[in-house]
Amino acid sequence: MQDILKVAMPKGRIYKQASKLFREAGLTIPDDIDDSRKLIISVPEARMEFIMAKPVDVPTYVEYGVADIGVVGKDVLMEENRNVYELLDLGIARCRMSVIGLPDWEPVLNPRVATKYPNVASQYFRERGQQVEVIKLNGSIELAPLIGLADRIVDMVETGKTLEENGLVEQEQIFSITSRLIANRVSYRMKNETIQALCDKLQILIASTSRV
Ligand SMILES: Nc1ncnc2c1ncn2[C@@H]1O[C@H](COP(=O)(O)OP(=O)(O)OP(=O)(O)O)[C@@H](O)[C@H]1O
Ligand SMILES: O=P(O)(O)OC[C@H]1O[C@H](OP(=O)(O)OP(=O)(O)O)[C@H](O)[C@@H]1O
Repeated sequence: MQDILKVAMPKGRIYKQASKLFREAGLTIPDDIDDSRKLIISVPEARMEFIMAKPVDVPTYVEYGVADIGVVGKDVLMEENRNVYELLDLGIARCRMSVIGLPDWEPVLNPRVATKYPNVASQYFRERGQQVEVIKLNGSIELAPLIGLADRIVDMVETGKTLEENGLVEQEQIFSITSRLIANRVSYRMKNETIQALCDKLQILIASTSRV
C-alpha cells in the first residue's frame, strides 16, 4: 500500500505553476482545487494531501514534518534556512534577487537597506565588508527608496516592470531564483519510495521541457 504524501503547496503566484507541473507529471490534482478556499485538500486517488500554505511558511511545515514535502522559492529557502532536504529544482517561478536603488544613488556611510529578506541582505553586505542598517518590510519594497525610508533595497526582479514604473534600477544581482521541491528529513527516509517516484516523474518532465 502506497503512503499518503502530505504536500505543502504555496498559495499565491507559485501555486498555479506548481499544480500545472504536478498534473503534467501525471498526478491527479482536480482543477477545482485551484480556486478553492479550502486549506487542506485531500486527493485520495493520487494518495496525496495538499496543505495550502503561505509561501514563507512552507519550509516550517516541512521541517516540523506536518508536511512530507513542499514547493518553495529559493529566496524563501535562503532566508529561512530550515533543516530540510532540497530535492529538485522545479524550474518554475523564475526571477532573481537583486540590490536596487535610484539611478542617482551614491554610496553613503552605513546606508539603510529595506527588504523582505533581512538574513539574505545582511549576509550579502557582510560578505562584502559593507556595514548597512537592514529594515524589514513585508511588501511594496520599492516604495522605500522613493519615499526616503532606505537608500537601497534587496528584492526580487522578474520582468523589471515594477522597477521601470517606479524609476528604479537594478544595481547588483545576488542570485537567481526558481522554486524547489523540499522534503522533511524523516519523511524522506520513511516514505522514500513514494517521494522518489514523484521526484523521478518530475525530473523526467523537467528535463524534457528544459525548465532548469
Ligand atoms: N515577480 C515574481 N516573479 C516570479 N516569481 C516570483 C516573483 N515574486 C515572487 N516570486 C516567487 O514566488 C514566491 C511566492 O511569491 P508570492 O508573491 O506568491 O509570495 P508572498 O508575497 O510571500 O505571498 P503572499 O502574497 O501570500 O504574502 C516567492 O517566494 C518567489 O520565489
Ligand atoms: O520584475 P517584476 O515582474 O515587476 O516583479 C517584481 C515584483 O514582484 C514581487 O512583488 P509582489 O508582486 O510579490 O508584491 P509585493 O510588493 O507585495 O511583494 C517583487 O517583490 C517585485 O516587487
